[in-house]
Amino acid sequence: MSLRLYDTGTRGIREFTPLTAGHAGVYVCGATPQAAPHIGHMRSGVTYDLLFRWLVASGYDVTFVRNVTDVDDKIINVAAQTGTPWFAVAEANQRVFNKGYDELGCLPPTVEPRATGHVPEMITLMRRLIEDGHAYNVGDDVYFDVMSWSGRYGSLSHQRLDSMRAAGDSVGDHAKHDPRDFALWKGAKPGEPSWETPWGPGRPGWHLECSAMATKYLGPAFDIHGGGVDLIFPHHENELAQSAAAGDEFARYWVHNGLLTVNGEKMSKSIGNVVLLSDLLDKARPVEVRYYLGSAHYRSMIDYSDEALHDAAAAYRRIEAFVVRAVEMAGRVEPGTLPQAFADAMNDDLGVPQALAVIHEAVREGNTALTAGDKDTLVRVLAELRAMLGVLGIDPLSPPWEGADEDLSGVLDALVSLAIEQRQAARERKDYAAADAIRDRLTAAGILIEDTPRGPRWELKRS
Ligand SMILES: Nc1ncnc2c1ncn2[C@@H]1O[C@H](COP(=O)(O)OP(=O)(O)OP(=O)(O)O)[C@@H](O)[C@H]1O
Ligand SMILES: [Zn+2]
Repeated sequence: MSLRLYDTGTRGIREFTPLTAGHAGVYVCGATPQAAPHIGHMRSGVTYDLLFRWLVASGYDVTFVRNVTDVDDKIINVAAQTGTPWFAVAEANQRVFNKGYDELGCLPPTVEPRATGHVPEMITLMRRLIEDGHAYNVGDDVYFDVMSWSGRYGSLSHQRLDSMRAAGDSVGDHAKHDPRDFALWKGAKPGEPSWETPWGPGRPGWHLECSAMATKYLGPAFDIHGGGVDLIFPHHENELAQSAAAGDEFARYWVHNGLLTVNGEKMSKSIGNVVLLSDLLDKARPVEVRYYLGSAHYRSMIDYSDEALHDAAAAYRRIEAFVVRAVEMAGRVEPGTLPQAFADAMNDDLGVPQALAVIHEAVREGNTALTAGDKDTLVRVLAELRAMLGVLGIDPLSPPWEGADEDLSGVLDALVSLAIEQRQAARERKDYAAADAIRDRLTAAGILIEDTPRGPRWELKRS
């Protein structure tokens, strides 16, 4: 079986046939870095990392593009509230997003384009749309003309044009030809960032950015466009309308992840129900958080709960405990070939729950082999298991997890205590030169010794 994906555009499972054999181009709508990431954002990060890894494991040469919307109303509002430049807000939060993706073992995308770096491409796209009668400017604002595309507008979100709500753009709504028209470009306002265009200064609309960046890195037609289901309308509908109206085929498969919710409601900064990634990392190790966020099917909803996190962490630890014991008995075994049942599960619209069932079955078989001292079976199971865990980015013996928990503080304590005991012994035999030499060597290494009534104490000098 080869990969089949659920495509929002056709509302069905479709065989994945790439535009170019052996290559897959994927564009995912990434962060609007107005604040530190919550775990809903990280669910998106893990979901598309799983898709990326599975495409690579299936032999594709993958170009994976995940953008950053680094200029936006929300960022400008935070900047105004905090008295920080808008670009500093975006930069600081983007760093935290990337740290979060790294902490959860998400592979870096091939390219991570920022909207502000692609204004010329956006101007070109707007020019094409205006020339073809699909967009118009009113003063410094530029709008997409939905009625000029009325036959196809709504095809992605499966809505009829006459039942659609108006796009709620913040600027110049009164000037639009039709309430459903949406802003491609927003004319400059005092104090806001702006860029020059033939239609006057302003800043990009969110939808235009993604069309411009996707086609810049993947071409006018590309394989897969992803994002959360919250983006199907209006964001992706509008991306598709702009690009298709300009004559680009654009995405051939639309993949959408389900939301991470709290009591059934989307986890979102604007709703205020967020759990930050940093909060979760106080409760579980990064690999356990990754397991938690990635173990449900990507299209299902995950309603956040501490119990579910706890259960996921326990499930991962069962796998990890087996791997550790297997290596103790059989030695280190390199990843082998993937079991067919695992590949079939992943090919079936990234069926991670079924793929994990294959993994847990392998752990059961491996534990039986451990008990029986059956080394041959153990070696085979460990090799298959490592291959499967590697595809899901959770192999305890691979980076970034191998050695991640190593805490060297106990080793350090033992070594410093040994040196202190030798210093004490030197003092007792009145060899003060030797005692001072030990102390000086420790000081030079940044270890301070304090003689207290209860004996010497040590601490690291923080410079
Ligand atoms: N709660 C969530 N569950 C799953 N995916 C999410 C969630 N929130 C955002 N995403 C996805 O993360 C990516 C980046 O989202 P974006 O920065 O636009 O967040 P947002 O929807 O504005 O949320 P917030 O208002 O909390 O910042 C998008 O693909 C989006 O669909
Ligand atoms: Zn987008």
